[in-house]
Amino acid sequence: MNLNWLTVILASVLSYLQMDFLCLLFGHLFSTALKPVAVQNPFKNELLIKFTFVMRIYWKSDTILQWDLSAFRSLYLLVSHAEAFPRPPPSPPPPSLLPPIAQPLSLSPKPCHLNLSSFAILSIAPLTAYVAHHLFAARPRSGAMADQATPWPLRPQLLPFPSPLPLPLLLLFLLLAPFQDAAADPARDADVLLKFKETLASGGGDVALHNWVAGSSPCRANVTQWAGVLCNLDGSVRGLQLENMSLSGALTTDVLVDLPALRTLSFKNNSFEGSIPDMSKLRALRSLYLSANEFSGAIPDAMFLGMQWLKKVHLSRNAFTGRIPGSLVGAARLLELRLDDNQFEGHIPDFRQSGLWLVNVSYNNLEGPIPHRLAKMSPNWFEGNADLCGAPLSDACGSPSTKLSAALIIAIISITISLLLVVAALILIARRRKKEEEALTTQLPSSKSIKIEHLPADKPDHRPAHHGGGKKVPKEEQGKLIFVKEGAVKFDIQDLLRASAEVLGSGNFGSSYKAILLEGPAVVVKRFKEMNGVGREDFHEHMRRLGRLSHPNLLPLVAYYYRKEEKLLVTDYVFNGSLAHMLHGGHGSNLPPLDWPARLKIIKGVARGLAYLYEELPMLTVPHGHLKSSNVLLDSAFEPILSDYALVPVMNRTHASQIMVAFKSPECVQSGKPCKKSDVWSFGILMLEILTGKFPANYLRQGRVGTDLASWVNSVVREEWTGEVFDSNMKGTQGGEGEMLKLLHIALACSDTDADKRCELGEALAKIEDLKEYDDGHCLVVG
Ligand SMILES: Nc1ncnc2c1ncn2[C@@H]1O[C@H](COP(=O)(O)OP(=O)(O)OP(=O)(O)O)[C@@H](O)[C@H]1O
Repeated sequence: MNLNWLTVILASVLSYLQMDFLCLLFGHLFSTALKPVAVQNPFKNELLIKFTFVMRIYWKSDTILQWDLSAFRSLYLLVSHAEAFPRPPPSPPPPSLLPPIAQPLSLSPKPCHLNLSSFAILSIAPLTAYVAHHLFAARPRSGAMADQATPWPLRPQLLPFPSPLPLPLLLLFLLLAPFQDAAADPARDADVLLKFKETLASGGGDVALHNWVAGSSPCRANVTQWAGVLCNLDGSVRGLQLENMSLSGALTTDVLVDLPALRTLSFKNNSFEGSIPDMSKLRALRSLYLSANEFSGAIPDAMFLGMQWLKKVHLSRNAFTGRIPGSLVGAARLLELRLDDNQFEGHIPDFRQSGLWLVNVSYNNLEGPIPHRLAKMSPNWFEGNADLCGAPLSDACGSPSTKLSAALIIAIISITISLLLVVAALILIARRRKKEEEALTTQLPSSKSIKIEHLPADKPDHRPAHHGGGKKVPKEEQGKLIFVKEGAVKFDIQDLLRASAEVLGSGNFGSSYKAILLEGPAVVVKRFKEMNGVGREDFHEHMRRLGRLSHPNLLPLVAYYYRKEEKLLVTDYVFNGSLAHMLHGGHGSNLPPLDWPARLKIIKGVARGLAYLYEELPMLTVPHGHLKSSNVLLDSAFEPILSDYALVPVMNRTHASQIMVAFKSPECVQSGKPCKKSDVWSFGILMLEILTGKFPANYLRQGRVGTDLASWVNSVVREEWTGEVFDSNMKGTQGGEGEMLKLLHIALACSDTDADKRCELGEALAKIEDLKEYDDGHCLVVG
């Protein structure tokens, strides 16, 4: 009788009779003897589990199952073992290489193709037990007491009548089982491995795998013939263990798909680099070891999809990046996962495999909560990830709402701090600007006020109305110097502060100072404090209008600066200072006194400049408004240049009426307001000043007719003409006396107290233009 048959019968009988001890012994003997076979062939282990499950249903008794499983397990392993030898081994292996697991081979000295017959035998075991049960155990079941009286080891009460249902299941299972094992083919395996060796050739494979040669077999039964090859009992290649072989380069495992029995791949401790090889086709792989290499890059999320047999994945000490592949969650039999010392990031997938006992993800860049299933593992396996939280680590995870509110608080604090910083910066800028302005204005001496008679407060303002409507000053220009002269060299307030400054004098409006810019021309800055009665836009509009004026006898406005309380006007510096200085400077002036031709030239220039203002600013009652000798500057050629013109519209009304020359005209005394000829009057007085060399009291006092320059000249000329009326310092008069006298008469005509009788500017200009430096054939004797 075949051993298989004997085993089946014995196991069935023992199982049925509940002879626990014998059954245990029987099972134990077979289990121990065939354990290596079972270990090497996990599929058969799997089959065994199914088998016992069916048995469990069949017997419906845990107590029986315990012993019975041992028996049937042994039985099954025996059958499997016999099946593992499709043909005899080619030659006996060397005695020294024979592993102890070769021993059980003696249990089946003769190879047999068991397949159907073996499974037929196997199926007989439960069937035998079933029939036996049916025949013998049915009787005790008729009386419960009898069941209880049955002495040990016979305990039929534990053997309820089995349901017929498991039988078909069992048969089905047994029929399906044989198709699982593929036939071993060493020649094919050798071919595949040689192809694989070729892929490693450049990376040291030739040296390390030198005994992988064509014509030989990688396995002889379960004995390895080629370096690093793991073999099954049937001589098929079970795995590759190419560890510590100094292999390098990229690893490609595509060809290994043709090794049907391949279950293990280990390339630990080499120098493989690049991305992880595509393992997705090695569906039957149980163990994958790639630790301690130089693999890098992200692992595709679906890499392990369908690899349901995968039990061990070791990828430690590489440079893998990206997320932990989610397909590992689907590897239902996963036991060990080592990903430590990489650069994995993101969350740990929600591993739930019941057998998973090792998950080491230490020293990566992982974050978020550790899945509940891993909470009882060693905390060391999760250390080195700054943002991981939850058990087994001591850092508790905040709830999402807590995190949200924390993020919200951080955002609010950041925004508040940013706003505070912005506000602080704005305050600092404003303060700095104010300081600069203060610094600028303190560098300018305060204007010296000159007391003059006040106009009645109710006197109307005759300045032309300026309504807004001009284009608005852009915000960025506010608080800055605004340049109105075309082609002017640009600079800012800081440049002015840095420039070397010289006070030119203090006038009625404020002081003027000369600033020599570090890089640029010398400019004059005049400060006006009495210019705050006009709106910002009107002021800007007027300044823009002045900036558009251009005449050789006008001092162009270069730039201005607007502050509510104070304005700065910037003009070019005029080399020879003012006419007032030339006329009345006395010993302070290094220049010789102006001679007659120079004075005539100055008067002509002033007349032209004034006429230009009348033409360009017809809307102004007094286009100049403040014509006097200190506002007539002399350039290097002693050409007159008018300054401080057209400021009446932007001056404070009261101040203007007190200070400005046009407001000192006789008609202003009488009617309280200047007229179109008020500037002509100022011009007349200026001409008298130039001709006589006397400082007109008219500049100082208002309406004191009789004591002013015009009255004096008039009286002198009327009573007895004398040359004393002309400036005694004026040289070059010889031969020009007649022209001088003509000019004197023109001046008197312009300064007539009666505005109606007063000469028109155009008329005066025409007459003045006709004047020559020397008389035509006349020779006046100047006394
Ligand atoms: N652009 C300039 N170039 C050279 N000197 C100038 C310039 N502007 C003004 N000055 C001179 O600086 C001095 C002060 O002038 P400022 O205009 O401040 O006062 P003022 O003309 O004497 O009186 P007011 O304030 O009534 O006009 C004067 O001697 C004037 O001639």
